[in-house]
Amino acid sequence: MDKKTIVALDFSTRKEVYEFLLKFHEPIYCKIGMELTYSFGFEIVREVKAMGHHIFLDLKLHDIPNTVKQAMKNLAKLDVDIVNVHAAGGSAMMKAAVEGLNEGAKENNGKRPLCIAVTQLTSTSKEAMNNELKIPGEVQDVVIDYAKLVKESGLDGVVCSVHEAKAIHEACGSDFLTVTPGIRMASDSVDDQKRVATPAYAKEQGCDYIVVGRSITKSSDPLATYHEIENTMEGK
Ligand SMILES: O=c1ccn([C@@H]2O[C@H](COP(=O)(O)O)[C@@H](O)[C@H]2O)c(=O)[nH]1
Repeated sequence: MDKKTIVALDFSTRKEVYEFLLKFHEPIYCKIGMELTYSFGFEIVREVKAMGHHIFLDLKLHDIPNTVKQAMKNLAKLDVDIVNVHAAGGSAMMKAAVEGLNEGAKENNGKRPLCIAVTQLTSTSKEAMNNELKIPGEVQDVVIDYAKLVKESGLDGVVCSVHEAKAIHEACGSDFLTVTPGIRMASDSVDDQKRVATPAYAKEQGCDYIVVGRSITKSSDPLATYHEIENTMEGK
């Protein structure tokens, strides 16, 4: 997919999803997360896929390796484009995730979704990471260490904030995907996010994809805001 903006479809009703997607006259990259999946099951994934859109299925798996492997085997059959896990599950869990995807893909069309891992949530501050999660150090150093583990475990990239993307590409290579939520226009409220940045800064830092939810979905003109952001990411 040549689009760089992944729109987070964090809606509570099917009606909102369809009213939103009908504004677009071309395929976009959508993120379907826990809110929609836990309400409507995988049916909503199949429906959005059938409309021609690309899908990042953001379920952030984090469990023992065997459970994650079997779950990924099933997710591989949905024909989505990206799935993810939490890097905090460790290398055995991440390797099991990829094994499950490969096995599921073999029973499907042979093509597995990309698998990426969340390093530290963009809603996590240094203070919370140090004092609540008991992970010492700077967020950037911890995220880079996690990214190296994710790469060694055979995954395709990470979810990180814009602020870590450049250093991750330097440490893990330019082919290693950086998918960055926590995107806000300069005038937007940051809401529950902590490590935020604008689309222009994400472009400057070389992020492969940005994930944008409320800045687009709650905009007075979602289509115009999407195009403004995507044009920035495409350097237009
Ligand atoms: O570290 C992470 C991982 C995932 N997300 C998800 O991205 C969107 C962001 O929505 P906004 O409205 O743009 O804040 C949301 O679906 C999160 O679950 C993240 O924000 N940070």
